[in-house]
Amino acid sequence: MKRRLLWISEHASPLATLGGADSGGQNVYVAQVARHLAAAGHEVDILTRRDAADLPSAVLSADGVRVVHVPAGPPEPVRKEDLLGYMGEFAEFAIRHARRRGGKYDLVHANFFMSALVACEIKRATGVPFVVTFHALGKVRRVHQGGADSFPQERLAIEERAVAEADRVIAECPQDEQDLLEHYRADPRKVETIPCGFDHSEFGPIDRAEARRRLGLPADGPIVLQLGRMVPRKGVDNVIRGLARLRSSRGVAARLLVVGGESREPDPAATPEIGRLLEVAREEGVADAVTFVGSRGRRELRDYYAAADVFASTPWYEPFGITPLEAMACGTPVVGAAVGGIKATVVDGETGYLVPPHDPEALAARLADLLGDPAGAREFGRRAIRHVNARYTWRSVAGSISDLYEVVLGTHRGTRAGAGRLARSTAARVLAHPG
Ligand SMILES: CC(=O)N[C@H]1[C@@H](O[C@@H]2[C@H](O)[C@H](OP(=O)(O)O)[C@@H](O)[C@H](O)[C@H]2O)O[C@H](CO)[C@@H](O)[C@@H]1O
Ligand SMILES: O=c1ccn([C@@H]2O[C@H](COP(=O)(O)OP(=O)(O)O)[C@@H](O)[C@H]2O)c(=O)[nH]1
Repeated sequence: MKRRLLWISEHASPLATLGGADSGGQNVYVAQVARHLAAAGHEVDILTRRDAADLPSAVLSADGVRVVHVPAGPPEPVRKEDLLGYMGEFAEFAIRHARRRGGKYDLVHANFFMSALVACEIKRATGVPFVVTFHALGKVRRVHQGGADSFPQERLAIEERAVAEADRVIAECPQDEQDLLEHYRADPRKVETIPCGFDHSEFGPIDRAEARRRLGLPADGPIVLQLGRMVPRKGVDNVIRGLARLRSSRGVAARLLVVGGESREPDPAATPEIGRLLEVAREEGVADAVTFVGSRGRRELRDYYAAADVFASTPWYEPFGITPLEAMACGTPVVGAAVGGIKATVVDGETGYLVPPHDPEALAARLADLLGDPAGAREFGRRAIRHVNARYTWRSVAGSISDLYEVVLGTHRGTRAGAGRLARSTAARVLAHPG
């Protein structure tokens, strides 16, 4: 059944440039799931904060998704840690918007805790039910970041309220589900595990030599890739330290490419994390072997993933982690930290290897295993392609989310459809692990 959906993503616009501190997987998730829901015939409007004065009040994307820029706070970039104070204004706009449109929305889908707060207020004012994907949980962030976490303390109470008032909560991997149950006392009947995905129009296997040629990279010699937001919790320093050990103790003359940052140029002034990482590379004696590329657009990423022999991702924690999927979709094996979604998506010993976070020695050992056995690594890559294609496309993710909406709307009308949990979706099933 075609539904009218109101999506909210206060800080992460589907139209933003990615790779900076506040623009990453959530932006991709919102853009891709909304796009596939629209392609399936649903009407999707997305509310996101107006962060530039020259943005139009609404944009209809080529995919048929409408993005509405909500005036809440100054029309300029504001760190997400400083946005909560503007959420009252955002919620008032959202409620007026929902009412103005003749109460036309069937369901709200909130992304991140501040949007969840807005969804709670919309539900209170209009009765429209909501589903929430948190993308990141405040209590988990606190455990890993301690004093460096500058979100207001109220975040935790807002998340607890949202977990209690939401009609369904989407966990992105078994670890995320466990965190919701243990730290937020979520009702297990309300939590559904649906992963993230990748899109065939963006990612797939291409010839490595071709990709290297297009990027101006040497045809020979091992390349390790790191790609993502440039923030300390992504553990890029650990990858640099792993590279140093790979080169010194194991004699593998690999290069590391680091893609991501606030701008296309790898500018430490715009992206302080790049400055810190440069210092780490110097201390480790590998400054000449590390290339900071800067952020890259969606159409350019396939070449980077395909040019690399191995993709490395060793964050401290990861609610899902889309980049390992993208790498595997391009046939590049992954060495990833055994945390969060990565430990569910990377099959240890088959599509890559899992290593402890904060452990450059373990990372170096696994990089050496893959780089020392090119034929074996190619087989890992082939298995990776099959693995992710069978389980993690945005199309199938959007299908599972759409099924979940029907359960909610069934519950809402008191029909049998919503009496229990969603029949285990393809997505949830596959997270239980590869066959
Ligand atoms: C580290 C993390 O939480 N990554 C998730 C998440 O991504 C971003 C996260 O929510 C950021 O918050 P934080 O600073 O606490 O890390 C937000 O600023 C970003 O907008 C999110 O993109 O969501 C991704 C998609 O669900 C997930 O794959 C990733 O693991
Ligand atoms: O220069 C960049 C760096 C990152 N990304 C994208 O940002 C997303 C990051 O998502 P992930 O879940 O890995 O991490 P998050 O940033 O959400 O913590 C992935 O789709 C990347 O391809 C991008 O498009 N360009």
